[in-house]
Amino acid sequence: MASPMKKFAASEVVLHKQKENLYLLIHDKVYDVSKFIDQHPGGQSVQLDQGGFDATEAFEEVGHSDAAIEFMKTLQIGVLDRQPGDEKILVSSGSAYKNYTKAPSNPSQWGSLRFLFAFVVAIAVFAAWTGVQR
Ligand code: HEM
Repeated sequence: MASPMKKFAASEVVLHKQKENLYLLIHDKVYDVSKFIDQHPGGQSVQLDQGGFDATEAFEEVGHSDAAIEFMKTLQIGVLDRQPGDEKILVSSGSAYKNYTKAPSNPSQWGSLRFLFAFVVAIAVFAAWTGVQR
């Protein structure tokens, strides 16, 4: 049987919010991501933003793959020993990760780029056409 996981007080978890000493709290499980943060496909800042907070909502909203969820088991170092009033310590960190844009595959970005491209082509065609008329 697996050995019981270490129990962390919320007040201890929130102390680990520096890049080289970063704990993430997701679904009341504690993950040490200090060695992983440089390789995180979503970047460092979104994880750093969650240091000292409950990262559950952010993690879920981004929508991680089964592979990511399987991998994160290897980073778990313990569980949160929840006590009344912990919510006050682990207040939500806001929504910096919501500004994350998936570079070229973001459809809304391509939408506006396509519009710009069509606009430039239209001007070029118009300029060529008025040139032919002279
Ligand atoms: C132990 C915790 C975490 C692990 C192991 C992890 C792992 C991963 C992996 C493997 C990916 C690649 C895509 C996938 O397979 O889903 C990813 C993408 C991403 N992650 Fe995390 N992640 C963690 C926590 C977080 C947290 C707390 C945030 C905060 C919002 C976050 C934000 C993102 C973002 C924005 C992406 C990029 C999504 C995309 O471009 O499709 N991750 N993460």
